[in-house]
Amino acid sequence: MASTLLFIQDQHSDNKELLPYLEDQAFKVRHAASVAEALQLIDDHGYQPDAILVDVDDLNETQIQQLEEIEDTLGIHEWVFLDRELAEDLADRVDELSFRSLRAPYSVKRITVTVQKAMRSTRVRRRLAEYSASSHKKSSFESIVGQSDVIKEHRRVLEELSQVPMSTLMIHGETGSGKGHSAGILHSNGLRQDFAFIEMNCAAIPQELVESQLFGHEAGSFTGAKGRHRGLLEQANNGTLFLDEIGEMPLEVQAKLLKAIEEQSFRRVGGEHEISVDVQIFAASNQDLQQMVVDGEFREDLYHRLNVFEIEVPPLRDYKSDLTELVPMLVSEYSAKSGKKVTSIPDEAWSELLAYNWPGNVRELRNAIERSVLLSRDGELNANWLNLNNTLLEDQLDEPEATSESTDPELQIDNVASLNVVQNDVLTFKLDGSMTLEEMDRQIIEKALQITQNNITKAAQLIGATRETLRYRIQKYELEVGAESA
Ligand SMILES: Nc1ncnc2c1ncn2[C@@H]1O[C@H](COP(=O)(O)OP(=O)(O)OP(=O)(O)O)[C@@H](O)[C@H]1O
Repeated sequence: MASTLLFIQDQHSDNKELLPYLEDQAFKVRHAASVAEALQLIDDHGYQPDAILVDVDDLNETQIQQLEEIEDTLGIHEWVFLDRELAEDLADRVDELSFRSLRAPYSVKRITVTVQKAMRSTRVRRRLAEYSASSHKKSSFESIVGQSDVIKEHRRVLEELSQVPMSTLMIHGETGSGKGHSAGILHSNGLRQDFAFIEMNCAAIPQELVESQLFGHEAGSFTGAKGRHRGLLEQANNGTLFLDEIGEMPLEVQAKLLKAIEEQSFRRVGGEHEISVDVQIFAASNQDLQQMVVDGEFREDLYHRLNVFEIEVPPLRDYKSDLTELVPMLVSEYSAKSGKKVTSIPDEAWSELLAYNWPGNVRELRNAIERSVLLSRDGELNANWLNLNNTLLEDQLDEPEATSESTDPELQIDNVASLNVVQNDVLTFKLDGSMTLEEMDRQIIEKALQITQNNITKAAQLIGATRETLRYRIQKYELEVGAESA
């Protein structure tokens, strides 16, 4: 992406050779013949330069106010002024804005070098802002850890796509599988990495506000629209807009989005001017958009437009062997955050982690590890707080086709078979003092054995205990386990 320079030069300037010289450089120049024209370009047409060069004689109060307005609207970019004599208070305000002020006599070469430095400074400041806004997201390809074929292939596809100048990309995948994470990696390593990465979750915004969030609005264009607002499409200019949960976008906004993608321009809500943008759109959904198209809930034309490139983020259950890398990484991350210094992961934790089917994918894993690290003692991950069996029972009832793939064959568990039994066979206790804790314990173990047809490994996983603990309690409660016990 070429950097862009807004060059404000009025007719009184003596440096007429400057514009053609700048236009020959390796950046895009837009000329404004007055400060008012520059303000209009930015306010009405959403123009977002990386640097602004000002060559205007005798800046007056109104012009300086307009420059300050531009600064408020744009946020991150740098100014270069060709210095003129100004009254002290006005000079102070120009100093506040300046990245550099250059004094006469000017050399075109020096001006160009300064402009290039200003652009570089803008790029760096943008990156830092992006990094601190999402510092939890590491955005290198290596942040997708793992050596399984599934994960290697996913990394390879991302690396390949990051170098393709695509205008749209559809990211499919289950909830929490890392669609946002993959989108961030693609942007941060892609051709638009020096520009903004803006995220919009269509499900998190009230339906009636989706349009104005996306396209912006003019003051008073609808009840509650107080001032003028630059939409996310405009804010993402030259960069990437990531539309998460796009299946939740209202149909009429879908139509306007399609038009904006095709024409690379749009109008703010209540606006009269067309605003040109050059934005790469990533869209993600964990819904079946194809089915939504059939049901008339998603526009077919937009679906095809977004699907020019598509990727599928794999579910965690397809690369469970990589838990051996993912878990230590997350444990050390949360140890560092909490100051807990967890240095070992007990076998019983591994048994649970590997046997589980992970319907909530990496997000669920993160949450389980965070909980267990925070409640760990003596430097050991607290396996009791993984709480996987309980969530497994609730979450996986809807997933009859799910398969389990453990690296340790002994730990494999046929979750689905056992779940169907649990669904019809819920265990409830009345907490009225009529049962002792020991009696409840005995009944839980009996139930787990019944569900797993006396398979001790599977029963131990269901109750989050080790096989040794379970065997000890079976003896203690004098429970009968048949020939099938493991
Ligand atoms: N490979 C990975 N390594 C480490 N953390 C990851 C990885 N993939 C995803 N995560 C983390 O898991 C969590 C969920 O990821 P993300 O938000 O990208 O999922 P998603 O598929 O976009 O979720 P949703 O369907 O809810 O939009 C985030 O905290 C993210 O940082």
